Amino acid sequence: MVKITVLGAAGGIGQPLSLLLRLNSKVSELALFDIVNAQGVATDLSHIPSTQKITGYGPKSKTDITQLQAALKDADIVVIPAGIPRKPGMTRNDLFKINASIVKSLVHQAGLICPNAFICVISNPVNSTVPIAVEELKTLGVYNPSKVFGVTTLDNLRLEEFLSLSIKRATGKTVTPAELRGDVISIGGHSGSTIVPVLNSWARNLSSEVYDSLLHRVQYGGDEVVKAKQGRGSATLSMATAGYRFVSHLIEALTGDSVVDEVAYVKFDELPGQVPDIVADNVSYFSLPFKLGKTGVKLITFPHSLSDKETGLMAVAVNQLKDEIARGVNFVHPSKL
Ligand SMILES: NC(=O)c1ccc[n+]([C@@H]2O[C@H](COP(=O)([O-])OP(=O)(O)OC[C@H]3O[C@@H](n4cnc5c(N)ncnc54)[C@H](O)[C@@H]3O)[C@@H](O)[C@H]2O)c1
Ligand SMILES: O=C(O)C[C@H](O)C(=O)O
Repeated sequence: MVKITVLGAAGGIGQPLSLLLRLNSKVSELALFDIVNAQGVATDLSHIPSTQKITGYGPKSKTDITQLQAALKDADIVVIPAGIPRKPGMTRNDLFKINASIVKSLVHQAGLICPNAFICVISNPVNSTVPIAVEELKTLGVYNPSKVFGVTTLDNLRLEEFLSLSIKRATGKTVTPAELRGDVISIGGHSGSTIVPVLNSWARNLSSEVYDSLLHRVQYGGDEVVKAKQGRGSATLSMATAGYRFVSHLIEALTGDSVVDEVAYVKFDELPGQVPDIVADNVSYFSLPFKLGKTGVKLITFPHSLSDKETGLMAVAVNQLKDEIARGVNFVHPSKL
């Protein structure tokens, strides 16, 4: 049985994600923390029949950390959707100023209170907030490369859905997103041109025009939602679905004997498995597919069949990621600037 702590649980992602976790019978305890209204959300969810223990926590004053620490006690998995979302016209990097401190302080407490927990960072900009989480855990001496993830599952959901639509448009054939799942993956980072969809043999079905519009939609799917919500936030329901897909696989890996396939943004240089030189020579973080077991990432399983176009996209991604990773690392170690 598993204890999960959601930090930022009263937000647009936090609430539906907590609902989905409330419905998972393998979660024995769900602790919800937010600076506002986590107790209200927990009370609401507690009326859904379950054997699960559910608790809500919020700070009693601006400097109170006891409630956060209580929420984190004995957590096996910590999920972090805390922080501000984008408004139209903003990039994810514009969120750094506020979200960097939020992620650093939350991960600091997680490192102190539940150092063996899996840490799943949703807060943007993921390309930089994950390096912040890693560096913070390193300063505490509790960093485990197999257990820290940037959640990029939404890029994979988008790829599966939009590719299914593109194949229909190009060929008239129906291939469901479920059939594409696992066969196509999104690697790289989680923003614009750092997102690299890997289409495997499905690319053959698409004209260059259809491919280009698919690529744009996967890379800029987040902007599409931000624009459509007209200043009322970014993707929340699709993100909660994506976050739940990732976290439920972690739960499966933790509670069963099976090894699960997943994709996330990880610091790969201390993990088993190989990545191409163009990635390994330039960055140490990348969203990659891997085998997941009880102790976290067991093996990176980089796809062998990248097209020339995808290899080119990877070079672009790596270049942009370099700066975004450095920004996260420098935030925790300003003296290295
Ligand atoms: N990784 C992804 O694919 C992905 C997808 C969508 C959104 N996001 C990001 O997720 C984050 C949250 O998005 P949202 O739509 O849920 O935003 P939101 O504003 O609706 O919710 C964020 C919640 O975090 C809480 N919060 C703020 N500071 C906190 C702190 N120090 N401790 C605990 N809680 C705190 C807020 O009170 C709020 O309830 C944003 O940064 C957004 O960009 C990431
Ligand atoms: O676009 C955003 O700001 C939110 C999220 O990263 C997304 O991809 O939808």
